[in-house]
Amino acid sequence: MTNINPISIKYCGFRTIEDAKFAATLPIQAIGFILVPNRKRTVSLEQVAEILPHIPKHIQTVGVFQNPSLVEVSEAIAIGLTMIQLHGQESPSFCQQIKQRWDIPIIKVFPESKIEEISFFKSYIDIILLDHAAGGAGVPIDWSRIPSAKAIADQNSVSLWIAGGLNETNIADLYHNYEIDGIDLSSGIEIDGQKNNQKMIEIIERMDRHGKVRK
Ligand SMILES: O=C(O)c1ccccc1NCC(=O)[C@H](O)[C@H](O)COP(=O)(O)O
Repeated sequence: MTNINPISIKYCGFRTIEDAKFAATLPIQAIGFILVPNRKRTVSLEQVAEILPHIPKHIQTVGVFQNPSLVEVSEAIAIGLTMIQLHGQESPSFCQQIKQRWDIPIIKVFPESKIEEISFFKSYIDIILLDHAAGGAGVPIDWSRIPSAKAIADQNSVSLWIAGGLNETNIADLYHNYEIDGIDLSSGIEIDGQKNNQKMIEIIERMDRHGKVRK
């Protein structure tokens, strides 16, 4: 086993109070909301504002954007989201502006083909998320790029989380074979496009068997 540490878990793409409340009963570190327009999991700020009072403070609430304006980011922070995920072609200077204005944790997404760009962002981001540019497609990334990404993450003192098609059948392979700090799932905790409580539990149970759940 490469990684002996517990792993942070983000469950993403919530649309209902009921699903988010259930997820928040589990030992996860973050819950994500898709604020990218016209996607199947897109929610409005009004919907997120109704969900947030049901999420305990120890769980980070993440607004997921693709190439947002600073105004959109400020509106998300104003309703109480505690973390910003940038899932587009945002520049280092854009991340810097968010950090300087709000000092909020930032997850920056990098497709495997862009990991060499990570060092330009190092002072402005907190978590590197290796994922597909599109996001939420349920398709695994090329895991062979994870060791290079981890080396760059370590050099820059940021965490490395992995997304893309993770589910109860492949997460053990991931954390047994690669050193990572967190995982992010959406399709893998759904059945027929709906969040599924049993799937959310199954991921935690499998990880717990290997001492991987952060408690
Ligand atoms: O989930 C979406 O629909 C989505 C749309 C646009 C940008 C990002 C999106 N998701 C971001 C996430 O953090 C997902 O959890 C991550 O991509 C993993 O998704 P999946 O492969 O379905 O597990």
